[in-house]
Amino acid sequence: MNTLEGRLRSARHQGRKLLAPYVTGGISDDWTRYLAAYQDAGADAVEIGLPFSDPMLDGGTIQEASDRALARGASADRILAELAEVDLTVPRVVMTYTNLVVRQGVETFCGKLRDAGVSGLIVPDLPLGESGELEGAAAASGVDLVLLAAPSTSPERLREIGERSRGFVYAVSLMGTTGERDQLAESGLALARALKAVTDRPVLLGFGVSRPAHAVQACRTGDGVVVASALMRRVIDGAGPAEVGADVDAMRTELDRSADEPTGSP
Ligand SMILES: O=P(O)(O)OC[C@@H](O)[C@@H](O)c1c[nH]c2ccccc12
Repeated sequence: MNTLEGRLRSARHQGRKLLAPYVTGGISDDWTRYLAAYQDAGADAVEIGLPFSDPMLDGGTIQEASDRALARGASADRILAELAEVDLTVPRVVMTYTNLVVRQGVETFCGKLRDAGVSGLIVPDLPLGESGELEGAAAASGVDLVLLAAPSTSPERLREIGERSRGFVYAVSLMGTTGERDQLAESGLALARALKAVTDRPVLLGFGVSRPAHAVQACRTGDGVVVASALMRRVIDGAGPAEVGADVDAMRTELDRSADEPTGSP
């Protein structure tokens, strides 16, 4: 299976902890080189943010990254066109807000994703009750629409999200915005555990996974992590693909090491 979900399931089956690093599309002329660096560092999927002017779920770092990309003239179409030219073997997952998707019409948008080699889509501000049309259009284009769950999501909703999500289930670790944190939120670990109890789909934890130790901790209950702000902070501060790739490599190394440890306590 060459779908996002097929790829993630097979990596998980091989005992890998899943690592999905993020870059804001269009943040620099050479932004696609960050994707290549992430792949070389052992990413299982790469996440590409389409910058939006009102990213209400994002904290300061991703907002700044979006603003910078928009100021450089980045647009969804341009980013997808650039993405289509990139040679990558890892799955590409696009993350953006509802407005950008519906502005184009969901079918047109999903067709563009497919043409750019994208196999997953995350639209965090789309309410579950309104996602039916996009679920259909994404499926028709061979794109897995990833649904999100948060610590406030009811048990019945968690089950529904587990059933309807494709690719993986995105476990939002805390009630708040994206951004680096000193510690991984307990609420996220509890959420990942609750999701694992109701779905067999890969569960990836995001929001505040900022250091290798956080990733290891998250993967004790979930299947993997999404990491964005910690990497984008480095990009904004001027770190190039090789340097940011080294940060991803450090996470990969710790995750692999932890996966080799015997499970269960003595
Ligand atoms: O930045 P963090 O705390 O590492 O969390 C990932 C998150 O930023 C990324 O998946 C993302 C970027 N923009 C979003 C908007 C909503 C939900 C998630 C996102």
